[in-house]
Order: sequence, then C-alpha cells, then structure tokens
Amino acid sequence: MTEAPPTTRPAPPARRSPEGEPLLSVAGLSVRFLMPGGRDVAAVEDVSFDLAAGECLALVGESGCGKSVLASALLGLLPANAMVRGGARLAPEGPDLLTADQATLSRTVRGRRLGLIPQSPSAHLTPVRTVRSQLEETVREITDVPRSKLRAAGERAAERAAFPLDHLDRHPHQLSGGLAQRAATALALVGDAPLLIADEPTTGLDRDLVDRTVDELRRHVDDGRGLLVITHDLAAAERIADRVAVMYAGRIVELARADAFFGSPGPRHPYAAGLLDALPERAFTPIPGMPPELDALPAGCAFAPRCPAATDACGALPALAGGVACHHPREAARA
Ligand SMILES: Nc1ncnc2c1ncn2[C@@H]1O[C@H](COP(=O)(O)OP(=O)(O)OP(=O)(O)O)[C@@H](O)[C@H]1O
Ligand code: NI
Repeated sequence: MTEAPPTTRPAPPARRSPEGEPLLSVAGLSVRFLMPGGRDVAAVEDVSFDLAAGECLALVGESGCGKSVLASALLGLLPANAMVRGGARLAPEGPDLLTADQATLSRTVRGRRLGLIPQSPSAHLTPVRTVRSQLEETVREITDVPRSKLRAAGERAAERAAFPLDHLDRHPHQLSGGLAQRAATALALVGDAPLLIADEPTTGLDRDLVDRTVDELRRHVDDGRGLLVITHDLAAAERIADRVAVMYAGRIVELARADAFFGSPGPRHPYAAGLLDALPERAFTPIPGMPPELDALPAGCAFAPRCPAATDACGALPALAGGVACHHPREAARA
C-alpha cells in the first residue's frame, strides 16, 4: 500500500481557479535543438495548457524532461539552434511569446508581464552590487517611478518578497540561500507582472525554508497572479499548486487538479504514480530504468519501456485526453 503517512503540516485547502480568460494559453508548443551532425533533440513536444490569474500550475518530472526548456521558450530565452513550434499567448491581447521579437519581449514582456524567479538566484544577482542597488536599477528600467521615489519603490518590492529591509545594503554573497531567493523574487516582482515563472525556486533549501519560500510564492498567487512553478520537489508542488502537469521525455503525460493528484483518487499515469511512489514518505520505491534519450525517442509511448502496465497498444503514441496520455490509465487498470 502506498498511503502517505500523516504529515504535521496542514493539508492545503482545495483551490479553484477563477473563471475567465486564462493569463497564458500554450498550444502545441514544441522545441527541438538542432545539434552538430544532424542530431535532433526533441526537448519539448506538443505541450498545451492554460494558466489562469490566481492559479498555480506545478510542472514536475525527472531531470532532463524539458521543464526548463519550456520556461525558456516562454521567456524567449532559447539559444539559436532551437526550433520552436506552436503558440503561447499572454492575455488579454498579449503578443505570442513564441513569435515576438527580442525587442518586444524585453521592452514589454520580460519583467513587466512575465516575471522570472530563476533556478539559481546567486547566478541571477550581480555579485558586486548590493541588493538595494539592483532593485532600484530594475525599478528604474521597467517602471515609470520617478528618480526621487526609487528608494521607496525598491523597499516596497523587497517587502513584498519578505526580504528584510535591514539586509538591503548587503551583497549577494552575504545572504543565506533563503534570502538570496527572496532577493531574486523581489526583483521578479518589481514590474508587478501578472504572470510569474519560478524554475526550481526551492533547490538547495532545507525543508523549513522550502515551506516558507513556497508559502511566500503562494501569497503572490493569492494576490491574483498566475504562477508556473517548475520543481522536482513533489512535496513543494503539493503545498503550492492548484494543478499539476507531469512531464516525461518532453511531453505532458498528466494534467490534474493537485488535490486529486496528491490525494484521492491519486495520479492516473503510471509514470506519475511512480514519481509519487518514489517519495521517501510514500513507498520509497524508485521507478526502474532511465528516461530515454531525447534524440532517440521511441515511436509510441516514451514511458512504455519502464512501465509495469505496458501492452502492445503502447507502440502507438497516446494522446493527452481527459488529463492523461496513457493507453491504460490507472483507474482502468484497477477496474
Ligand atoms: N541548448 C541546448 N542544446 C541542446 N540540448 C539542450 C539544450 N538545452 C537543453 N537541452 C536538452 O533538453 C532536454 C531538456 O532539458 P531541460 O533543461 O529542460 O530539463 P529539465 O526538465 O529542466 O531538467 P532539470 O530538472 O535537471 O532542470 C535535456 O535533454 C537537455 O540536454
Ligand atoms: Ni531545469
């Protein structure tokens, strides 16, 4: 049995995404890297999802499955050998993120409509400058705040990210991991972007700090922002997300409400079930085998070679239908 033991933290309340037009609509997004020698790495394949204001979607999956490439595509930060297909529209009347030119992205999108909370805050912060000066410069660059009000605006951004004002005059190396994370979050919040992408925001933090960081990020969602959070950490995903997208070998294989996914009836895709079963607080049973190389994907379901329930049907690619891309989703297996 893989029932989770009782935890000390309270169960997150079930949250419903507000009605209305999504903040972000991604449709059929694919990213391939053209490599020397004609190799072709299919990092993201036919990914579609919506994200609403006041909603957090957690994107989870093993290392190398395409999560960060997906985020980079949305931010227009892919290298030149990346071929991108599909659409990703910011509402209302936003540009298509996949076709907008770099000038439009840097002038009107990044920081203003779409904020990035980076994977490694220390790499994102400038080492030789204080947090205060970096915040003020970002305020000056992307808002209309007059010079005389920069200091106050920088402090307001710090406060929103729970960054202590008495640490503003420190340099990044003088900050703990948690505070560097908050400084990076404060920078991402300066432009009041309605949509945030956080790529592994809790990497390297201990559990207490993970929970605190996650709860702080959640506040920005409860303030009405949309948040796409990319994480390996399923406990963090459970704590913060309204919905979960599980990625395997570049594709979303399950898209579910977080309460159903982490609670009852549980995940439906055998891979998603395997991810949860691998958790120490659950069955602690790793998924056997390794994910496939993205330049040599099988024609059918990419998980089939590792799947305990694979059949001949899995030689054909399963479409994502009703939230799961599998020929034998779990309730069918039980029935
Ligand atoms: N510039 C690039 N050129 C070629 N391949 C790339 C490039 N960037 C990423 N990839 C490949 O794309 C795949 C997806 O990488 P990505 O960084 O999105 O994984 P991830 O899911 O974010 O993993 P992690 O959890 O380790 O951060 C990997 O196989 C990676 O090697
Ligand atoms: Ni990544």
